[in-house]
Amino acid sequence: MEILIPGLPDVTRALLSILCICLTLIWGINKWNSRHKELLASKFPGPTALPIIGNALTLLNKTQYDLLWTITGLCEEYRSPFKFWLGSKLLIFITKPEDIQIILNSSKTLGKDDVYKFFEAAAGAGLVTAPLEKWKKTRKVLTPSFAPKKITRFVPIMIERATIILQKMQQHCGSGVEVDFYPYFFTASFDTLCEASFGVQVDSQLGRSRDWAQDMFRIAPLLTKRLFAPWLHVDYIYEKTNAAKKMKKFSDDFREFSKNVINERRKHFSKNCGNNNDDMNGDIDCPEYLLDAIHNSQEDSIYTYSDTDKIDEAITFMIAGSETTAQTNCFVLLMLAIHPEYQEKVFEEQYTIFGDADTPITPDDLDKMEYLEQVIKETLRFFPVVPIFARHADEDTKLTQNYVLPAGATAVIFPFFTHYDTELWPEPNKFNPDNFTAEKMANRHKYAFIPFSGGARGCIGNKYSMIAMKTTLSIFIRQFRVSTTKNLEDIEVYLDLVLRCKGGWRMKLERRINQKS
Ligand code: HEM
Repeated sequence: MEILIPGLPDVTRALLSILCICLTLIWGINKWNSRHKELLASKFPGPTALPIIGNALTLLNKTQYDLLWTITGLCEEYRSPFKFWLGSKLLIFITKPEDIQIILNSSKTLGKDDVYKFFEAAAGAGLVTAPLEKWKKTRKVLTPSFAPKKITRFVPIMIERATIILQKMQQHCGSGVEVDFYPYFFTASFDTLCEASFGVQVDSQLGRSRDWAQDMFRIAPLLTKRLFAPWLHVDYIYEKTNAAKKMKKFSDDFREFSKNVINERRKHFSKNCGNNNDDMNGDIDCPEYLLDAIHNSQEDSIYTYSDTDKIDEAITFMIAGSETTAQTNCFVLLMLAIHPEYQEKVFEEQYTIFGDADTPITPDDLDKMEYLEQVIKETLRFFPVVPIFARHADEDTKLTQNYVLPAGATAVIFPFFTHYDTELWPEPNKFNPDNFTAEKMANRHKYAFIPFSGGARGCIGNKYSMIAMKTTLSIFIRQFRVSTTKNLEDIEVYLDLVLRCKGGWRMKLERRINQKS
């Protein structure tokens, strides 16, 4: 192979020829190594792929507003399961519940995809991104702390934080101005999670520590861009970008913050509880916080965590738990503002439980909030705040209809499409909490509704977040009525790692004059 460009010096020509030969060789070896994957992939429908770049052009220069709809369009056109080549990376999109169930429950697809390594740059190798062996041990260590019985111990913290939201938002009551609820709900959710995880009050709600919401809004678009741009998957190229520098700054700052929080917990723990593990089981002065199992693991002969591991896990939980819960709360209120009839029904339920009394919420009360739970679930169907996630196939995995997900492929699950599939939901574009009556749920495929993913690697915080959301919303709705000038069709969402609402979650606020008004 010789490069024939007139005027080029011989040495340059020779070097270019060698480069071309090397690239052709690498391409040939890759092609040979992935022949099995390509053969199985050829059975799937999907857009025609170009050599080397595959279908990457479909996503090129798409804004965050376009991405969701481009992927939705592909799902509509090719129907699940279908293939999409992002450069040499094979993505198989899976939106049918039967196949989602297989993927989320198979030990062959328990691992996270390579792209999750990008999150490590921000959050470290915590539970969301951890390699399989580390994930298995951490999940085992942490799962007992997330049992509903243990979580209800944190309801008083949730009540306290929700009460601060009321105090802070009181200033907007009756102003007739639509305000963005997100900053109030994010800081509450973040502070609650820090206290429930470590027993440490960071008080970002009261302006006593940094409000991380802005930082998270800044780094999420950088990560989203990297995910869908195959050339930025190459570390060498990515590390030269400004995005990489911003990510590093965020990560360094958040690590420092987490280190201080962990040190606070350590001080408190050794001062009040000594190092006796028995103290951690139920002693009133020394309660067991969500992440204590990791921090106490030093004493355990099987499981040990370095300081770096502990910081990674702290960041992971704060990021995975605070935005998701806060955004869902805001989406719920937005839906109630748009549908006053549902808002009154939620209020009626609260009134039936509490009357005019201002008694603290008990676990029994939470169980009685069935309609509120239906509204939260319908909101999560409409706005799954984690709208897309992926698994890596370690081995060939049989799907329905004789398709086989090839080893090395990425299974992409896209709740944002599944939750609107007309084959599963009779009127998907109508917001209807009755989609989640016990009867309707029993008659629907369990994996038609997957806001928390599912199987062994599903969200560890799902019970925590449901209890936190019910507590916060119960307190809020009993005091305030929300409204908006927007209709459902005006709400625009976009992909920013999580699902965001264009322009924020803006609503008007009115105080209920007395409880039953
Ligand atoms: C409305 C609230 C929430 C939603 C919709 C949600 C959704 C999800 C989803 C879809 C996943 C799977 C992600 C993937 O496979 O890439 C996940 C995983 C995870 N979530 Fe949540 N989450 C919520 C709240 C929380 C909370 C409050 C916490 C912490 C207290 C939390 C901690 C985690 C962790 C640690 C994982 C990784 C689990 C593992 O790999 O074993 N999440 N979440």
